[in-house]
Amino acid sequence: MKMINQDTICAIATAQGGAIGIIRVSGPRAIEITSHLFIPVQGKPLTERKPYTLTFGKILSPQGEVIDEVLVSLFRAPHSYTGEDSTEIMCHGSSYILQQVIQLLIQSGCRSALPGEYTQRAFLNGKMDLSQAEAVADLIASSSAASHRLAMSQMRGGFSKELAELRNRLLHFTSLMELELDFSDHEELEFANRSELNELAAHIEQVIARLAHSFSVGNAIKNGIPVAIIGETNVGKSTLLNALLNEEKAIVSDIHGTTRDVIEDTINLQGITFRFIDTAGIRQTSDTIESLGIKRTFKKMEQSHIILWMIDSTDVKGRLEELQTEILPHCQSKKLIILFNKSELLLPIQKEELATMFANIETEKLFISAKKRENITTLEEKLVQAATLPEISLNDIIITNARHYEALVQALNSIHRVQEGLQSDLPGDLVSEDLRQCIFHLSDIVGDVTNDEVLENIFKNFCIGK
Ligand SMILES: Nc1nc2c(c(=O)[nH]1)N(C=O)[C@@H](CNc1ccc(C(=O)N[C@@H](CCC(=O)O)C(=O)O)cc1)CN2
Ligand SMILES: Nc1nc2c(ncn2[C@@H]2O[C@H](COP(=O)(O)OP(=O)(O)OP(=O)(O)O)[C@@H](O)[C@H]2O)c(=O)[nH]1
Ligand SMILES: [K+]
Ligand SMILES: [Mg+2]
Repeated sequence: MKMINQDTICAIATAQGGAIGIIRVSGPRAIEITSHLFIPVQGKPLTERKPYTLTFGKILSPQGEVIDEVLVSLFRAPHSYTGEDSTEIMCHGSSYILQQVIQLLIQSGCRSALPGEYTQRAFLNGKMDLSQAEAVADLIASSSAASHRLAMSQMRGGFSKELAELRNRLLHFTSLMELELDFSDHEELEFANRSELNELAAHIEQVIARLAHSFSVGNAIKNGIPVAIIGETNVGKSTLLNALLNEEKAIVSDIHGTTRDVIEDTINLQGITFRFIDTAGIRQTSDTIESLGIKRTFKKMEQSHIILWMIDSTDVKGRLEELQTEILPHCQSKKLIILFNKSELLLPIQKEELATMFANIETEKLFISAKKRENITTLEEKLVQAATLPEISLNDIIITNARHYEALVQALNSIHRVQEGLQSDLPGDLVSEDLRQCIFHLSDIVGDVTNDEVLENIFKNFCIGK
């Protein structure tokens, strides 16, 4: 086993306030350094003990003062979480004690671990691939049965197995291509004909496409069901966001074009997480920043499962046309709810007129007042009804990670180029190049081809001690 990291690292692995606090030590000198401050109550020193044992003893300061009575567990490389020699010191859960022990470890030659460094070492030492390491962070963050299930399956290598299979298929494909290149003057040879390659490419395309598409569901489970709040400027989108979140998250004003960038936050309704997305109001504008915001509005609309299209009930001229030409075409396979806002300003007869005007549009409609918080509870109920996520079973591979999604989209583009190349009888070596690209992007997911910068980005979001 290659040992890339020579430093021995330490960190508190437990949250503050518990009865017990655990310090993790990992690296080539982990056992020796721990043994330096730890005296077993009886028997051999730690350095001479067997792995997977627990030893009771005390932590002593250099002055001989007892800092704590502790249990120490012992792991020997490669049989530990990181694949390195490791110990865990289980102290009484006082942050004073834990800090003291950390300081003693540092004085004896450890350094403080960076966020995610244990898991990063587990990855570098071949204990898991990158998609499994990323799932560890998801597992810690998981807050529902569904997100827990997805993270657990990914951590246990479900996705890795699927990718390995895909790569095997691609390698099979390349070898067929190469055979075809080698025997290009023998057209009667059957094993590498174009139709066989076409079939294989179609199959691979299908698998990659399925995985990439699963991100829509995976992302909704992990980050909340995306709900975009869309409409012209000043209809009250930001007011509604604040009402739903119960917080002054977005700036509200009577100035048109107040919201220029996308604002998002989540709430939980009856156990379902929704991610509300307040967008820049749609209008014709010559302001470049604002028009960038409006572009993002349409992009967010694409990515959302539920669209709340909002109008100002006191200003409905042209809205029906807008709905039919600009909104409905973007709402296929999405749930649309039409919100007539500022409805507290309408007389009952005006409400009836408005309802009649939109009577032919077959979607959910609701009169609300975002400002007076009228009918917000009814809206929440409608949201819960609209929130359908497919039941996922243990064997479903579902992408929850944006990095994996990007890589799959790239892989999908490559395989599409392969298919086009086959169709237009491109020379085999050119098609092979696209195949190699496809393999490259899939390798990116499991971390076979990854560079330091990518790793740093992934692990910096972990907690310290993980
Ligand atoms: N105290 C403690 N609890 C913990 C962890 C830990 O590091 N320490 N974990 C950390 O996240 C998780 C458990 N994960 C672990 C994964 C592998 C090994 C390990 O020793 N693996 C060896 C031996 C496996 C075997 O017996 O077959 C190996 O991979 O060779 C330990 C913990 C959750 N609970
Ligand atoms: N009477 C009434 N006024 C409202 C209601 N909801 C919002 N407003 C007012 O409408 C104005 C615009 O509200 P915003 O929430 O900023 O509207 P917006 O759609 O986010 O606007 P942009 O970000 O500019 O696109 C503010 O003055 C709000 O107080 C409502 O239900 N009734
Ligand atoms: K506004
Ligand atoms: Mg706004």
